[in-house]
Amino acid sequence: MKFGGSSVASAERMKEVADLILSFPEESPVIVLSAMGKTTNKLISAGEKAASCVSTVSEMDELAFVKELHYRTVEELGLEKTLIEDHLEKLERLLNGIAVLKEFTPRARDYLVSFGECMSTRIFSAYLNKIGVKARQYDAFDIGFITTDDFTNADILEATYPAVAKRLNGDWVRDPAIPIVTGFLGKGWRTCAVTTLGRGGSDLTATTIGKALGLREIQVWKDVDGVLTCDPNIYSGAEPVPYLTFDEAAELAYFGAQVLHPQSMRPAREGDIPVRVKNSYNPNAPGTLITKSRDMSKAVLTSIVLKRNVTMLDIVSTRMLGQFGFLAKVFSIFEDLGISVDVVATSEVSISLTLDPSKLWSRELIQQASELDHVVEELEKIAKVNLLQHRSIISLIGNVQRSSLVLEKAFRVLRMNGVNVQMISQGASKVNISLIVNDSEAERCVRSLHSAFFESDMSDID
Ligand SMILES: Nc1ncnc2c1ncn2[C@@H]1O[C@H](COP(=O)(O)OP(=O)(O)O)[C@@H](O)[C@H]1O
Ligand SMILES: N[C@@H](CC(=O)OP(=O)(O)O)C(=O)O
Repeated sequence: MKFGGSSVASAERMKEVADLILSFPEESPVIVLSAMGKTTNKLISAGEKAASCVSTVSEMDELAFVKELHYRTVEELGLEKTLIEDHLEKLERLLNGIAVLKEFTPRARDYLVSFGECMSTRIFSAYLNKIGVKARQYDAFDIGFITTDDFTNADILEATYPAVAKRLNGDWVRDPAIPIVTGFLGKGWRTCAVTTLGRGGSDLTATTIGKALGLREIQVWKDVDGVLTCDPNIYSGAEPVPYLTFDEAAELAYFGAQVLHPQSMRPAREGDIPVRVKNSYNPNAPGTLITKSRDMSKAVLTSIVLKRNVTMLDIVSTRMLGQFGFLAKVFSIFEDLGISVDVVATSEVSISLTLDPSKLWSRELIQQASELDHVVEELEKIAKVNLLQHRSIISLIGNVQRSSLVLEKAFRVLRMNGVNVQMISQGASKVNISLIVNDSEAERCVRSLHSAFFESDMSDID
């Protein structure tokens, strides 16, 4: 069971989560926790301020916030301050170190944010023990979560599964206690330093443990009634989606639905372990069940996802190379520069594609700009290139077997809104149609599409 930051944001919430866990007395769950509430954001902002010397560390609002939140929680749960005192002192020393160096590297950033999960799990584990439920805290980087050394966005390596299983099973056999594991964190295999799995990475920690231990079900507890038909921040009338396949959930997450980490479905799919997305604020709501397959006979559209601020490239061949050579050359340029491509559409002499913003975001702004210039420079040796920024990908996740129906209705809605789609791609995944529009019109499009697909009588398209 994974509980996100919103589920463990205060002492009150932690008590409710404890009650929730105890309401499944016949189960022996493994618990994965994120940092409390907004702790991760505050820590990142504290690190940035420290590096730019905006204020002295001891007077920083962010540090005061994190200290106050954790001390208050400890006190309200009737626990000892000493539980987190060392971590908070070390955290302040680390921020002072960043201020001295005037440098906030990705490696330092991962170490800094790890304090959030290290403290939330210690507090929660101590609370369970206090109320008589035997629990044991684990730092993921100490129990075999082995990752690449891509700080801020590390990938879990295969060796993690047997290592984690060995450690958790071994401890359970020797001395049974509910494991309380830090989400989001790992250990780089070369550097041995703390890494993080990308924002929202605790979902991936949970599914990794699920696969490692061959669990019956993985539950991720959030602050929404499951995966919704669209981002509730764009449209508050979004409805829960009761069933999804791993493929649908993976596309949805990859194309920007913040509710699930982009890579989190991979271990669940490999282990064929159902994932249930539930609301810790409303446990009676059925949530979303994600499994290998589901009845698609009635399915048309499942969810609409928006990924903003995407860069698009229009690349038109100057016919210096044959068609095979052209495609190969274009993609080898992206490979050489380590930039991944999201959506692609080709004609005989041109390629339109979008660049994966998550890969670019993990780099400095200045670096991003020069990288894009470099891409264009390389491509211009064989093609005419048009770089288009501030685009959005609207992904229509659903039954691509019925793509003509989906497209007919989608394009009718977009035409009525005066929107011209700049690129369209229907991949082999059979669950996703992607449309590229301007950032400025994207939210309006999502709302209109939502109303057409989910709020009107669907009979006219069946
Ligand atoms: N399609 C969607 N379905 C549900 N939630 C979504 C969707 N798209 C974006 N969200 C946002 O994702 C949030 C839940 O994810 P997250 O913040 O990672 O939760 P937690 O921190 O509890 O793990 C919701 O509060 C909602 O604002
Ligand atoms: N605390 C990390 C990891 C995480 O998964 O958080 P949440 O479950 O609150 O999205 C983050 O904010 O990115």
